[in-house]
Amino acid sequence: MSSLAVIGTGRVGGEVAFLAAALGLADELILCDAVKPLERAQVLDISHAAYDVTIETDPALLRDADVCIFTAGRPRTPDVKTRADLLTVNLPVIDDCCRALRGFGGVLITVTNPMDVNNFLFSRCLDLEPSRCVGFGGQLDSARFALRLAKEGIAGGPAFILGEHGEHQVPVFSRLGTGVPVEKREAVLTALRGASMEVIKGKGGTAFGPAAHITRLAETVLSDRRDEVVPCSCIVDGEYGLSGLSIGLPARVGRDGVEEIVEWDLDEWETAKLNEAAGFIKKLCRDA
Ligand SMILES: NC(=O)c1ccc[n+]([C@@H]2O[C@H](COP(=O)([O-])OP(=O)(O)OC[C@H]3O[C@@H](n4cnc5c(N)ncnc54)[C@H](O)[C@@H]3O)[C@@H](O)[C@H]2O)c1
Ligand SMILES: O=C(O)C[C@H](O)C(=O)O
Repeated sequence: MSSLAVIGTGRVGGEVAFLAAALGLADELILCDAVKPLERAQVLDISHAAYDVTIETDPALLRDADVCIFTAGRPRTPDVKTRADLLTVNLPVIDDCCRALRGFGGVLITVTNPMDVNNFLFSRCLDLEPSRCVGFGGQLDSARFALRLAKEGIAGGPAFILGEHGEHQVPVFSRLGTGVPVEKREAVLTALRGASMEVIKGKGGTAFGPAAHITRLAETVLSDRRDEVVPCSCIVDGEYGLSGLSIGLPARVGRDGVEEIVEWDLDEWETAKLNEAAGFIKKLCRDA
């Protein structure tokens, strides 16, 4: 029997729970939210879809879940400029949920922003093996990158975003198989930095895009599919010359989390951006 937990069943978590039920990702869903009427409503609403899944809400069950998707905490509003600006407001939520997750031994997928920092903090406060902490955001950013490349008429692929899930994201141009000059790279990067804000302004927050990719990541973990290389936030121990943080890198993911961080030869522009991203995330971790 497989079980999938979602902590924080708001806009993103609720969508993930519904998709997980619809896709039959797990036999059991464990849904937890601090706002109990919302939690109850999400359970009822998904139950009414009559999918073949058991839905529980007992927090004591969290520690035994195979995968836990963490989507609790405040999202950005149009006045919050960067995801990093959510650090202070979401730290108490991480702290609170660490207590609820004490003894957890599955794979934790961190979504809550600032995601890279939160992923790292979870590993430390839960004493969870670093490889079991997988930060989500890279797949979503990469999908936005692919769309932007198509819009700019830049052919090639695959489109990958590494680095921070935030202002310090690192689009990988060197694997596109087509040369893209630095000025064009910077223009694409600027557009990518603003990609989600239009959604936030228009409908209050991103939901469908994240939920689709989060469920794909959870499915990759649960089915132990290590064949694909996915961009996700990994806790590094020397890879790419980095350590002591979680940062977006290409990885193979399976039932135990990050099975392998894949080392690519990045070009000079990308390496400089990745090192800047690492410095920025490390500073945020120090401030946490
Ligand atoms: N990494 C990504 O790619 C990505 C994508 C989308 C959203 N996000 C982030 O995900 C987070 C959630 O976004 P959202 O739009 O779903 O927000 P939301 O406000 O709709 O939902 C958050 C939920 O968390 C719950 N919550 C708060 N504190 C809690 C606690 N201590 N225990 C349990 N539940 C608690 C709230 O009651 C709420 O229902 C935000 O930080 C957002 O920035 C990240
Ligand atoms: O942009 C945000 O604040 C939400 C999320 O990180 C996203 O990329 O959709």
